[in-house]
Amino acid sequence: MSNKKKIAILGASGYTGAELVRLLLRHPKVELTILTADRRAGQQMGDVFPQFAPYELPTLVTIDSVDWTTAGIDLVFCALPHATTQKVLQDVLAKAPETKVVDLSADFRLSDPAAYAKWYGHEHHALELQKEAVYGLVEVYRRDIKKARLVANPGCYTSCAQLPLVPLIKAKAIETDEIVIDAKSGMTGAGRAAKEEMLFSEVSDGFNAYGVGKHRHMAELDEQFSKAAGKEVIVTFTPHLLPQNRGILSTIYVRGRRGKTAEELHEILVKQYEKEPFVYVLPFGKTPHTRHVRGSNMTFIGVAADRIPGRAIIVSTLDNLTKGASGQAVQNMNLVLGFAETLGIDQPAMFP
Ligand SMILES: NC(=O)C1=CN([C@@H]2O[C@H](COP(=O)(O)OP(=O)(O)OC[C@H]3O[C@@H](n4cnc5c(N)ncnc54)[C@H](OP(=O)(O)O)[C@@H]3O)[C@@H](O)[C@H]2O)C=CC1
Ligand SMILES: CC(=O)N[C@@H](CCC(=O)OP(=O)(O)O)C(=O)O
Repeated sequence: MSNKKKIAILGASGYTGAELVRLLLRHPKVELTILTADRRAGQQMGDVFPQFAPYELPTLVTIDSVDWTTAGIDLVFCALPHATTQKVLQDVLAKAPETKVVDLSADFRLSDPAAYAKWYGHEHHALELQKEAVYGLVEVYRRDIKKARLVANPGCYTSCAQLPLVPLIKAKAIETDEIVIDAKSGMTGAGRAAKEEMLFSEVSDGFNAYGVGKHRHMAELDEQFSKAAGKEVIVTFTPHLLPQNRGILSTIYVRGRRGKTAEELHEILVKQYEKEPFVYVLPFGKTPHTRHVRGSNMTFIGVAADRIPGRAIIVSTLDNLTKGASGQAVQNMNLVLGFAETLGIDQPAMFP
């Protein structure tokens, strides 16, 4: 009998679900036991994504058709639209309470139910589960994640901004009321479901800002930055949609506190991340390209001086489907199941 851990992926026919399948096919300690879909239920992964046709994988089934009490699943990845996730997880965990969960949606990321209701437009349906959820930015919450039953995997934009900013805020090295995050994402960030504004003819050959002044990721940023600062922090954040598939790149403008120079901010980040496997800080003055991280679980961070004295410009990039979602989810799974943190996700980026 195999002693591999049994894994279910809810939403395997979506972009983040399929990225989980891609990564976990090479993971030596798990087996993909249940893959679910909604419209695609009954089909094979190879029907939905021909890349998977050569591999033996379970048929896509509906979530309701699974007997969660007897399925013996060790860990469930939930790659479903937000709000759907809350209802589904309540049911799955009632039937299989020993099962661990890594949820990729936004449903359990905000610990404040009032903030959730404000930004998502409805009351939270699973407040008890919300209370036990651990926020899954590994580089910040590693110790808590190891003990968690339910991990709330962070958002892609928010991971890209938090990895450079949280250490600087914790070190009180930057002014927290002057942070500007100018972020750009590839289109897979919006998921695979068809939407008119995502047609090639609408997106190609140009790009636009959206959610200006009101994107829901502001709530996640505010909560995490406020925790890091020990006081309320709100930031300027503007996302843009780029005509490319993968990748997020954030250009972040900060002012050093008490005369801290850009070089000193860079030094703080170098020290913070010298032992982290998935964050690389470039030499001072150099900045990364989305291609440096494509398909990998890496975040690349560059710091340069602004010509305005006292200000610095930070450029941070990750792949929204990997470190921004499924790679980070596998990193969380590795911690929750007691594996080496890098198992199955240590491949470098694709090139060119
Ligand atoms: N895309 C990204 O870069 C990131 C996404 N996320 C979050 O991850 C989650 C998944 O995103 P993504 O993979 O992009 O989304 P997709 O739209 O690509 O996939 C959604 C998946 O959920 C299934 N599904 C949809 N509705 C239901 C339902 N009512 N009941 C059961 N299953 C359903 C779909 O099945 P079917 O295909 O059969 O319809 C599909 O498998 C979302 O919460 C998203 O916000 C987080 C970080 C980054
Ligand atoms: C390009 C694009 O549309 N991106 C998505 C963010 C995707 C994401 O990962 O955010 P959640 O996990 O919180 O859904 C958006 O702006 O809503």
